[in-house]
Amino acid sequence: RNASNFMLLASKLASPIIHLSLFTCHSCLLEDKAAQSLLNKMIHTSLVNTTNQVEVLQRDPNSPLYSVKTFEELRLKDKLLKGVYDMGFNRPSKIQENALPMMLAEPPQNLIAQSQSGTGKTAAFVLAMLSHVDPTNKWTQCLCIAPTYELALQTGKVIEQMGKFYPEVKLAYAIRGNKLDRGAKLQEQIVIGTPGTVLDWCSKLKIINPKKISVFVLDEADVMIATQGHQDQSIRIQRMLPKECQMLLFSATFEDSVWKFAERVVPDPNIIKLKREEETLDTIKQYYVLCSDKEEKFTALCNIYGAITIAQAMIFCHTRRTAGWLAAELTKEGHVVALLSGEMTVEQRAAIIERFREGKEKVLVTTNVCSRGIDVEQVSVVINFDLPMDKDGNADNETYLHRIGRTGRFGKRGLAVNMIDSKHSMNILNQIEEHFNKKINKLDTDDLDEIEKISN
Ligand SMILES: Nc1ncnc2c1ncn2[C@@H]1O[C@H](COP(=O)(O)OP(=O)(O)OP(=O)(O)O)[C@@H](O)[C@H]1O
Repeated sequence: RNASNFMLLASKLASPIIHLSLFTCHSCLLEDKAAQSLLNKMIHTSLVNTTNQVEVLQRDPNSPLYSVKTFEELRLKDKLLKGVYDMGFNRPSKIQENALPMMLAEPPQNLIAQSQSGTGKTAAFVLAMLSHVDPTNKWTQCLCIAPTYELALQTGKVIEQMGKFYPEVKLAYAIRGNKLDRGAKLQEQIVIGTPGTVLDWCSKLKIINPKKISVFVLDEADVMIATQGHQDQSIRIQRMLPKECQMLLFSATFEDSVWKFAERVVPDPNIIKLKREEETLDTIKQYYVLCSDKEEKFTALCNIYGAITIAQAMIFCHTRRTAGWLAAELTKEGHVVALLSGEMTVEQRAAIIERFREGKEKVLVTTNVCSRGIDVEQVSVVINFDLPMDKDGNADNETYLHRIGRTGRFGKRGLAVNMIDSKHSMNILNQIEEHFNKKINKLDTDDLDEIEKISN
């Protein structure tokens, strides 16, 4: 079987709408994390910039620290450099400045790298894999594992795109549905896949010889470890690889569990970390409105819309049902509304967020579960139609901050309005005030003059 068969199969597998309507499933952590991750990937069509500095911990602290400011400095093959520029990259991202020289060094160095979604990790390791392969050798040399089928396809696309001018290098997808015969020898130099299938191909079916692997990439480690099975499979794959194989691990977050796992699969690592920018409430004006029920909340919302000009607003509801109801009511009032709803697929969600970002809709109504982890920075008005709370009914401060907070760089002034319709929600509001040590003022939405004032 040749590579084009694999490509064909992969694109066939990819064509039906990706079914990951997972945000409703609170118990399946992996799927929730994987869906978030996929959404972020689809939404980040350009680099997420941060002003934070990269932290680098070298295995050998005495060796000089290399960093590059241009892709030329990396002495990449012309075909690869062409691919990089063709993707519109002008210069390495912050994380790439340090990660690329480390990954391309001779002898190869192991690396653990952590930075938030959209900072250029995928592009970095794809470039490293493409640089390392020898296309004259017709066997698998680079192995990359991702936590889900969809994430594997997404990374595969980046490999195909970056390797566009380097057609001698072939790629195979080790994902469910891609059935191969036992003992068939894979000729593709790069394999991207999920842990179960990759493990099968290496051990049971023996179509990849793990001893010939020189680069092993473990992507989205934080998502990977959310399933015990994946963690074990990844470790089993890693154990089959030769000692001198370069091991690379990437993660968007770095809690203890990720770190422990990383240390097990990446011996003697260099470590690169890029801190996420902190959000603050300093530039946000916060108010609350007292109402008796959801109809009154809706009236208050309409009054606010009547009094001030709102470029774009995000409105958060607690349940999918309220979100649906509110979107319908707003539409009746003539607003152009986008609704993110729990039963949508990840692709549908990504398309809606994308349209909203482009300004095609002015109001986005969503539940928190739907929009968790997604940044829509340009929104100046956030309405908490329902306040964020955890499963015990206490204030969810972290979510509150994420909804309305701004990073220093996007320090634009914003407005947040919290709708209160019960003792319980007032209680949550008080907890939030206390937590952030910031007073939230009352707003009388029947008084148009007062509303007008808040927009100044
Ligand atoms: N050096 C660069 N210059 C310009 N754009 C870049 C550069 N590196 C990556 N990008 C683009 O920025 C976006 C995010 O990059 P990438 O997917 O590699 O980030 P990531 O950290 O792996 O995030 P995720 O885990 O969400 O995929 C992509 O659209 C990618 O094409």
